[in-house]
Amino acid sequence: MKIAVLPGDGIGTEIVAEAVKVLRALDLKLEMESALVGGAAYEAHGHPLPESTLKLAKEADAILFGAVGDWKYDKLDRPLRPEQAILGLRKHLGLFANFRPAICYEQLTHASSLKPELVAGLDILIIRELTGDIYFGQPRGRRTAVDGHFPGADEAFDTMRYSRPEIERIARVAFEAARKRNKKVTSVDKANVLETFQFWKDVVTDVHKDYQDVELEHMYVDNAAMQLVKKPKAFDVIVTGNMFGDILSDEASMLTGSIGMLPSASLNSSNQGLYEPSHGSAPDIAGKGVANPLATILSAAMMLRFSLNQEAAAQRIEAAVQKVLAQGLRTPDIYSEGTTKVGTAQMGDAVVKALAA
Ligand SMILES: NC(=O)C1=CN([C@@H]2O[C@H](COP(=O)(O)OP(=O)(O)OC[C@H]3O[C@@H](n4cnc5c(N)ncnc54)[C@H](O)[C@@H]3O)[C@@H](O)[C@H]2O)C=CC1
Ligand SMILES: CC(C)CC(=O)C(=O)O
Ligand SMILES: [Mg+2]
Repeated sequence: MKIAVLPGDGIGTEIVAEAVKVLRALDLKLEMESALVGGAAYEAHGHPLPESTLKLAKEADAILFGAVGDWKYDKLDRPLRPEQAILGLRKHLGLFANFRPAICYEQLTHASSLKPELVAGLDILIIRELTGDIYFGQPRGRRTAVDGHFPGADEAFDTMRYSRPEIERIARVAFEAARKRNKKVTSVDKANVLETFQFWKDVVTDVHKDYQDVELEHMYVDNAAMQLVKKPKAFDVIVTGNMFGDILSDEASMLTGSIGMLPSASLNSSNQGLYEPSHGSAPDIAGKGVANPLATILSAAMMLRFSLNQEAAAQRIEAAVQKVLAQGLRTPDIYSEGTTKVGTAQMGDAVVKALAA
């Protein structure tokens, strides 16, 4: 089983090191090969996603990814910016289905941004379409406005678009996932304003005809953002587009205690996957040894489950994470009074120790 390890920038290198430590502690024949990506690759090779990194990713059974980006690259032309590396990997590998489970562990109900009773037992799954929408739509660019409020002024534009097959395949992923859970899908859109999302709603409704055992509700994204903090446990599976899913999953992370707790899996139609925490490179805390590695460690568990057919090993990691939380170990982002504050490496070491016990 070959894993491409792409740590990236900022805390990416720190958190991936801990996930690799955990993977190495399992009795599995895992071949891991690392490569530069993002700002680190730009510095070394002049491109955020060098051909050699893309080749390694394509040939691997799975990819473990950290995060990319830094404010110092903000002035680079867009194609050279570190974030293009993760967007490029998603596009080149066809990783259209992004699973972001928001689970509030029993030990972290007090770390959540909401009252403990609102998040106790929370287990929702956000399924975000990952290769379409306004993040990839063409054309995009800058031009002189010909209409609008200020004709003749400089303007910028992006294109929001989805094709029927793109919506159909992500809707099927969501209905199939709901069948294995609590049989409810909330499709989040902005159909009252956007043609793209009226189409989204129509196509999801069509696909639902094949899944009559699953309840389907439609919700506008603004209401969904509000319901997530009002009554999050009313959701089971949320399916939505690329941009709404990006935003709602960061919001949902705070129900679990921290963005440092939210893992993700991005799968293509052959179940090859890229596994990464849902957060970014966190330049504000990079190099300080305080980043929470659990989202990345839990992403490694998802990798074992979805791409490497190692369910038992995935469950071992998840149990070890719960054990360290029960021991009271906390990185600063999930710290609360009466618990023990630890750094990134100490947290990784504790998970390894809990695996052995
Ligand atoms: N998949 C990727 O590689 C992503 C890359 N980015 C990039 O990351 C850079 C920073 O973006 P931000 O908007 O600041 O988002 P971010 O997710 O990196 O950080 C947001 C906040 O969450 C905190 N945080 C994030 N991960 C954490 C962890 N594991 N433990 C503790 N605290 C954590 C950070 O310290 C920061 O205060 C930008 O260049 C952005 O484009 C952002 C999101 C995803
Ligand atoms: C480069 C961004 C689209 C990454 C991001 O924010 C995400 O995937 O959550
Ligand atoms: Mg995001």
